[in-house]
Amino acid sequence: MLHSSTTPSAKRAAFRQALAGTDLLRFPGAFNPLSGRLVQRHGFEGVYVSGAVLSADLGLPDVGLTTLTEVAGRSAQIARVTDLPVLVDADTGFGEPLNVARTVQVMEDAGVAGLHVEDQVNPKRCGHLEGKQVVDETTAVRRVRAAVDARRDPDFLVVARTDVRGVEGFEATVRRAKAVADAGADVVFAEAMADLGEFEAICSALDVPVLANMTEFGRSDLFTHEQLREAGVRIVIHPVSLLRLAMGAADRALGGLKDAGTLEPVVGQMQTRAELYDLVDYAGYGEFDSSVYDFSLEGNRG
Ligand SMILES: C[C@](O)(C(=O)O)[C@H](CC(=O)O)C(=O)O
Ligand SMILES: [Mg+2]
Repeated sequence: MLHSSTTPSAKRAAFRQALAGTDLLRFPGAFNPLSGRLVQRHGFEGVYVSGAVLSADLGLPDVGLTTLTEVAGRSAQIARVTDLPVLVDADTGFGEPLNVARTVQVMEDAGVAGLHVEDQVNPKRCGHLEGKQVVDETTAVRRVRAAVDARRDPDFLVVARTDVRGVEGFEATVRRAKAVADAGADVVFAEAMADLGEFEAICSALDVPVLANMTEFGRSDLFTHEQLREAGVRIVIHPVSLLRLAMGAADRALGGLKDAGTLEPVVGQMQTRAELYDLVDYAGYGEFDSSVYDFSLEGNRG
């Protein structure tokens, strides 16, 4: 109640331990703290905080407009209400390597378990769109080194994302991935792979775990968890999916409300009051309050 009962360092240690195993860790993206609780309720291994969602939530395109303070603030709100590790999209790290270092420490303070920093040129683009550009290897490596050297909790996970696939092709992606892994990245996020074969090839070419992005309407087909597991992928994110689902439902419902003047036909699709109260542990708050507000306690007697 009130917050997660698991400390940030315990979440990070658990994430590390899970990553040392062999199973696929599934991280759906939460578009707010409440949906983060839903992710936990359904038994996933972690919660992802997407830059695309965060900017969309503010009514902005995902082109590097959000600030470190905004991203860290939202991530902290989400991390606070879940016992799961939270992995955050830190875009290009919010500046030069020194800024990347500060980003890592601010994210540690926000209570998240790890972040990914990418090798795009600022202003960044969605990794599945045309027109993005990547920095050279030296710059990409510096970003990763800065992130790795800045962390105070050795369990804080540094994921290096490479966007090279959509710009220079697969062979160059493997070279970049090896370079950032050598620079100390714990995980490589291989963005916009063309097919399952490429996931398989990059997983076997690297000594570090690989993260796959199953974003809808993107470059990669939506492979199942089983397919990704077999390809050797160790973390999968579904970054924007819950927001797309919620916004799709909201959009259709508003259209219906405008036409019919009532939401009665879609009440069955809504989260009920009871389900919501259960998810926010309404009852637990009541019990807590009555336990501290107890006049029968010795010290409270006049
Ligand atoms: C993973 C991603 O970086 C995100 O911000 O969620 C995006 C997702 C998307 O735009 O669909 C990405 O660049 O892939
Ligand atoms: Mg992003």
